Amino acid sequence: MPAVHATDPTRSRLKVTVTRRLPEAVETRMSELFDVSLNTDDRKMSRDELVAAMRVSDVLVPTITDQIDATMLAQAGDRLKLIANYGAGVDHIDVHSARQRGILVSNTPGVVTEDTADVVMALILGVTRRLPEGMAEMQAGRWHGWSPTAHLGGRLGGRRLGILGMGRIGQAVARRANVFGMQVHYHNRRRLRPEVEAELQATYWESLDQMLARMDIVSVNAPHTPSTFHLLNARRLKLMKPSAVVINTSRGEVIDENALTRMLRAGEIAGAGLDVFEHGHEINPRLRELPNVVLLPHMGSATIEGRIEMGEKVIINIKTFADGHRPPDLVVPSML
Ligand SMILES: O=CC(=O)O
Repeated sequence: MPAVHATDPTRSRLKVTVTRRLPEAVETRMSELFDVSLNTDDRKMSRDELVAAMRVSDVLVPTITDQIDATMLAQAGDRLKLIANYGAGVDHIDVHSARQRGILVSNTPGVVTEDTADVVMALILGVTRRLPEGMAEMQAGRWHGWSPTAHLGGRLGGRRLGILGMGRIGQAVARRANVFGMQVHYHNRRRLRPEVEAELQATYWESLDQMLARMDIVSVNAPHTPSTFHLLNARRLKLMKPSAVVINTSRGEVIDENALTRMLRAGEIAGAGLDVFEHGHEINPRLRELPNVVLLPHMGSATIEGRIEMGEKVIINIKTFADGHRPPDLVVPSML
């Protein structure tokens, strides 16, 4: 672990560059504490602008929309000491290269858990109860009254939910699914402790393939790392029942989006609820044409409360670092 860098005594306040607009309360507090450079027009910074910002900052506060790779870190000079990411996922940052250069990386876990799990349930309900179809009908003025045979979806109670990645968010999804009367199953690198498994009423599957073949709904809650890239590839998606539904609120790269799209079009998978996409906001256009797919613009953690708490976490990470200690949410490569 590289030596933690305390505030340079020759500089009174840390120079902190924030790459996107953050909630006003967060920006105000940061301005009180640090010599902060804000991105008031919220324009996404180019690669060159990010490198230039890193060269003149002690701390960079990026978001998922900023790719920070090894080449950029090599060009960043030696002033930058901390990348305090505003967000839980850090797959847009080359954490290994940062570490090799003695640059710490922190994130904002925990505060996005409940909000993201809420959106998992919203997507499950949206797909299985066909809510967007109903809403579109209302908005278009096409509803002509109640009918016993219209708008029929499937009942959630009793359905088998397979959670892929049983970290904080996966566990929050499990709690909600229990309340909805679903049967909770999970696959994870490590099995949960027996008491946690019992509390979540969750059945562990060591084999992901075997779990996939038996689930009615699969929710992806594993982070994107080299070992989870395309974890749901064409071969694994084919193991799923044609009546099954896939939900993803984690990172698009965990699913082979083209394979999923092909299978949804062919009716080999019944539906999908997606908040994240393999190529950021460039979505496979064919996904948009499908009635059995609910798409959201990466809203999993988008609550006012959550965004403020994310900012508070960033501030605590920077302040703790400035005081000469490890940021509480330090990300080390072995965690990935
Ligand atoms: O996707 C959101 C996050 O990583 O916090």
